[in-house]
Amino acid sequence: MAQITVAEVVLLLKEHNLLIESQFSSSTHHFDQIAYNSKLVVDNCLFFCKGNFKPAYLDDAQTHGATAYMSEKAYSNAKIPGFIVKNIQKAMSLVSAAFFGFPQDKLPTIAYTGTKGKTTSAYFTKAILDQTYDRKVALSSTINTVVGPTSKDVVKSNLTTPESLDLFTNMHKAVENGMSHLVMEVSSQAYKKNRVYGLHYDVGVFLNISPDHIGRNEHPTFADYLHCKEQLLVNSDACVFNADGTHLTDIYYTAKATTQPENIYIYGRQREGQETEYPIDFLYHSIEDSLTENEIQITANTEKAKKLHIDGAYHIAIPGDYNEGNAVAAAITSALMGAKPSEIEYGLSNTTVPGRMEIYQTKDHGTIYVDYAHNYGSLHSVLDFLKSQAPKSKVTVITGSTGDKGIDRREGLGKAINESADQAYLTTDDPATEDPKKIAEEIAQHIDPTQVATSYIADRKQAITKAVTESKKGDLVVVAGKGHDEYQKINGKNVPYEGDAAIVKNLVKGL
Ligand SMILES: CC(=O)N[C@H]1[C@@H](OP(=O)(O)OP(=O)(O)OC[C@H]2O[C@@H](n3ccc(=O)[nH]c3=O)[C@H](O)[C@@H]2O)O[C@H](CO)[C@@H](O)[C@@H]1O[C@H](C)C(=O)N[C@@H](C)C(=O)N[C@H](CCC(=O)O)C(=O)O
Ligand SMILES: Nc1ncnc2c1ncn2[C@@H]1O[C@H](COP(=O)(O)OP(=O)(O)OP(=O)(O)O)[C@@H](O)[C@H]1O
Repeated sequence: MAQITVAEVVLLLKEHNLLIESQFSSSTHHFDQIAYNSKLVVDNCLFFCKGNFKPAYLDDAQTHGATAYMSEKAYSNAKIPGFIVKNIQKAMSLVSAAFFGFPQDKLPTIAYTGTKGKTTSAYFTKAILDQTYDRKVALSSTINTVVGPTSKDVVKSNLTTPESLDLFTNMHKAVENGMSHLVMEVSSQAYKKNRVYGLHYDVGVFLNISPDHIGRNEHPTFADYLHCKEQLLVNSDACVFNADGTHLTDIYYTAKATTQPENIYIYGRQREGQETEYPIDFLYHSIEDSLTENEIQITANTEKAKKLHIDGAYHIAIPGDYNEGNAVAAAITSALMGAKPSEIEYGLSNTTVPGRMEIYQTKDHGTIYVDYAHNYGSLHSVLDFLKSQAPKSKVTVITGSTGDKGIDRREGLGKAINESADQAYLTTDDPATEDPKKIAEEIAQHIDPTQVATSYIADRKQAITKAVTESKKGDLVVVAGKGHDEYQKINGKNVPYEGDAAIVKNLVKGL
C-alpha cells in the first residue's frame, strides 16, 4: 500500500533544497493519501496547495480529513501542520513519486516531446511494443491514458502530460496491473509547471520544434518554449532526435551535456548530396507515398545504428510524409526497448490514431480527411503533402482556432490556407471566452480572397456538411483542428460536440 512518513517527506525536501519549514512534531506519522484537490481528500491525507489556490480549499480539505498541508506559504486558517516549501510543484512531484514507491523504477519509459507528432509516435510505439511485450505497454497521451491490459484500464486524458500526482498515480496503477513499459508524451508545459520534476526516462525523443504555445498562460518566448522541451533530453538515458528539424545545434549539445554520444541516435530523411554537422545514424526514404498510406526504407548509417538491426522496408497505415519521420522515431525507440523488425512492421502497418489523417472516401464526392492540424506547422505539412500527391485536386479546408490561447495560430492557419488551399470555411474551434467570428476574421486577414474563396459559418457541423456535400469527385476536403475532440471549450465549459469524425462518417454514408 502506498504511504509516506513525515521523516521521508522532510528528508526528500531537504535533499532537494526545497524545505523552508516543517511544522510537524512527530516524524513517524505517516500519510495514507495525497491530494491537490480538496474534493478528493480522504482521511489522513497530505494536501498540496498550488496554482490559483483559495484558502477556502484548505478549509474544505481539513473538513474531509487532511492531516497536513504543503504550500509555498503558511495559511492562517490552517488547523493542521504545514510543510512550507520553496516550490510547490517540484515538491509535489518528488513527494508523489516517493509516496507511490518510485514506480518509474519498475516501468521503463519512452518519452516523446516535439511541437508535432507526439501522439502519433506514441501510438506507433505502443502498438509495436504491445507485440513485443504481450499487450503490457502503458500509455500517457493527449487522447487516452492506458494503465492496464483491459478496456476498463483506458480513460480519456485531460492534458497531454498530467499533473505530477496524477502521473505517478497512473504509473503506480500500471505497475500494479503488471504493465512492463510506459510510452508517454511530455509537453513543454509539463516542464514549465514541473509536472515531471525528478522523472527520468529510459529513452527521450525530440521530434521537432516550431513556434507554438507562445503567449499568455503558456511560454513568454520561443527560447523559453525550446528550453522547456529540451529538458526531456537532459532527463533521458538515451536520446533520439530528428536531423530534419530546426535548432539542431542547440538540441544536440543539450543531449550531449548529459548523455554519451554512443547513446544519442539521430535520424533523418535521405537526401542527395547530404552533408550534416552530426553523424546521422538512421536514414530513411519513401518507397511509396500515397494519399492513403506510406512505405519507407530505413537504413542504418553508423556502427551504433547497425546494432539495432532495423534495416528494412516498413508499411505505415497513416498517410502524410511527415508521419514517416514519426514512424522512424517509433521504430528506433522500440528497437532500443527490444522490439524486432517484424513487430515494428506490425505496429506501423496496423496503427491509426483517432483524429490524425482519418480518411473517408465517397463514391461521387471528394475524399475527406479529419486531422488535428491546428497551427501553421501542422496544417502546412498536411496541405503540402496533399498538394504534392494530387496537384490538380481542389483542396477545401474547414477550420477555426482556439480562443484565449495560441493567438499566433490564427496567422499561421491563414498563411497555410493561403499557400495551399483553394477554398476555406472558417468556423468554431474551442472559442473559450472569445467570439469565434472575430477569431475567423483574424485568420481571414492572412488569406487572399481573390486566390482562396473564404467564408464563415459559425456552426461547425453546418460548415463541414456544406464543404463535404458540395465537394466533387477528385476534390480533397480537410476538416482540421479538432481531431478526436468531442467537445467545444466555451466560457470555461466543455460543451458536448458530436465530433468531426462522427459528422463526416454519417455524411459520407449517403454520398
Ligand atoms: C496554467 C496551468 O498550467 N494550469 C494547470 C494547473 O492549474 P492550477 O494549478 O492553477 O489549478 P486551478 O484549477 O486554478 O486550481 C488551483 C488548485 O486548487 C485546487 N482546488 C480547486 C477547487 C476546489 O474546490 N478545491 C481545490 O482544492 C485545484 O485542484 C488546484 O490544485 O493545474 C491543473 C491540474 O492540477 C491543470 O489542469 C491546469 O491546466 C490547464 C487547465 C491547461 O489547460 N493547461 C494547458 C496550457 C496545458 O498544460 N497544456 C499542455 C499541452 C500544451 C503543450 O504542448 O505545451 C498539456 O500538457 O496538456
Ligand atoms: N512530424 C510532424 N511534423 C509536422 N506535422 C505533424 C507531424 N506529425 C503530425 N503532424 C500534424 O500534427 C497533427 C497532430 O499530430 P499529433 O497529435 O501526433 O501531434 P502532437 O505533438 O501530439 O500534437 P499536440 O501537441 O497538438 O497535441 C497531425 O494531425 C498532423 O496534422
